[in-house]
Amino acid sequence: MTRDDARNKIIFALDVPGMAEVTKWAGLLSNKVGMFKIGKQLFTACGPEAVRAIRQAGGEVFLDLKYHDIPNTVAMATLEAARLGVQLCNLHALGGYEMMATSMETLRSKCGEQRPKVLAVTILTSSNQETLAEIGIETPIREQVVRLAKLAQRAGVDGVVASPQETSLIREACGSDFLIVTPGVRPAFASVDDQKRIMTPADAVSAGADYLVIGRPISAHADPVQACDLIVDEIVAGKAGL
Ligand SMILES: O=C(O)c1cc(=O)[nH]c(=O)n1[C@@H]1O[C@H](COP(=O)(O)O)[C@@H](O)[C@H]1O
Repeated sequence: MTRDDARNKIIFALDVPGMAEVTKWAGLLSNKVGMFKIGKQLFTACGPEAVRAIRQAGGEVFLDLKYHDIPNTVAMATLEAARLGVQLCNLHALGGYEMMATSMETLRSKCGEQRPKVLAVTILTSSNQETLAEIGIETPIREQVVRLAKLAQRAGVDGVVASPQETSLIREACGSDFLIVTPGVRPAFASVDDQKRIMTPADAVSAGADYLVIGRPISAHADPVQACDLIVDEIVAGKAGL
């Protein structure tokens, strides 16, 4: 794998409070990562302006608002995400088949090929068997994640967000064309924070991840540009060692 291929797999989680930080990080990392993820914090603070700023700086956007609502509401929200020109957006697989299928049918009929790829969030990487039991999910995590991935695929969704720990199982169950995006990625130099089901960048890519979502290991590093380079080193070395 080339360094460019490895860099393009990195989605930087732009978990920041305002436009000043958007400008700062877009300037610093545009040539160092493949995409910027705008999530609930930044979108709540700044809205579509943040998406437009990244796109104007030449960056691609993953709009991570994890929609989970009645089918019509999610379908209409997904359509608005498409109108913003984002490359990826997501919804919660736990919203169920009808919610996912309605959203995909709406996108396909209104946008044709000019639409974002949609990802279904399976089980958050901050969950483990114990925290799932608290909300009444007793199924083993791996089984539950594969079940949700297959449901999303049947509903026409393009891929999933899942822990790298489940990536190879999803690949096996859903095939090579199904996108797998993995947060919960922790390079050797970074702290675990609130993530529970983690892996290193090299192991996540080796397991079959298409993209790695990485936030604090880059943003909290003393030298974020160097952090990106170290992550690319890890991925390239990992692939070379296979
Ligand atoms: O959908 C996501 O991106 C997501 C799903 C998930 O299961 N776990 C998860 O951490 N995320 C997001 O991925 C990012 C991870 O950030 P760091 O833990 O700082 O690398 C955050 O912006 C989370 O919102």
